[in-house]
Amino acid sequence: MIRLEHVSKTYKTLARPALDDVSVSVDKGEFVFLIGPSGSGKSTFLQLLLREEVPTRGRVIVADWNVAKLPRRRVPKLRQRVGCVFQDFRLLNNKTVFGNVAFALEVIGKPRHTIRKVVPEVLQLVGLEGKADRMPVELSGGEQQRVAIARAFVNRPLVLMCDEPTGNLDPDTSQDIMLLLERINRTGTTLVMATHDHSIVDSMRRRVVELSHGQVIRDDARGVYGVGR
Ligand SMILES: Nc1ncnc2c1ncn2[C@@H]1O[C@H](COP(=O)(O)OP(=O)(O)OP(=O)(O)O)[C@@H](O)[C@H]1O
Repeated sequence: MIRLEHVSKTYKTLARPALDDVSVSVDKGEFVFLIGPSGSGKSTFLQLLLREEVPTRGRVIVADWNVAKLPRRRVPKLRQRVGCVFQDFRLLNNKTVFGNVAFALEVIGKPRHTIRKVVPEVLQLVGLEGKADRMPVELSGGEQQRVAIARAFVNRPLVLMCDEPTGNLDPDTSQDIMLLLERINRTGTTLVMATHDHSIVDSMRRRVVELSHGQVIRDDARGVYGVGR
């Protein structure tokens, strides 16, 4: 589903590459934690999957797309198939919960009757039934993240990439969000999650890819956060 082949990414302002000869392959339906210290290249890795950045060297394959070679007009199609969730939720604060999720369908031209059917379904899936008419500011952090997950999932993406999705949440709320992400993963959605949260990684025992200075230094099938630390 995802393949990085000898990928390097250099930014002009950086002396060393943000990613340095990274090769990683993720199968359909896998759940992968991407860990490593601040600045190790996790966000850059995720940005390459979305074509927010292009590699300096190497190839990035998502589904059947060679992402860097994708013509600009096809990028929106890629982004329908790769959902994303961020630490800071990134909701539209002038729209209701329903409006935020519906927006992801409106921009790709889905008809109104489909939106009216699909949005309540996905709000129920994420545990926000009854909150459709709330504004984001009226929600807790955990609820806001559920809206963001609903918005990312409403198009049934092949891949859901999450950049520190629990970074602004307390431990109990983080656990609830992880249960939701597991549920989404069980529907067959491939999940890649960058995190600094030791306890989540240690409790879930999923695949762990560790980056350090832009290189993969560990890839464990059922890993924990720190080995020997
Ligand atoms: N657009 C950019 N321009 C220049 N340098 C960048 C850019 N984006 C990232 N970098 C640099 O690339 C390196 C890797 O950054 P990246 O954000 O991928 O790390 P990270 O592991 O996600 O860190 P964090 O955990 O703090 O989010 C860092 O040195 C960062 O300063």
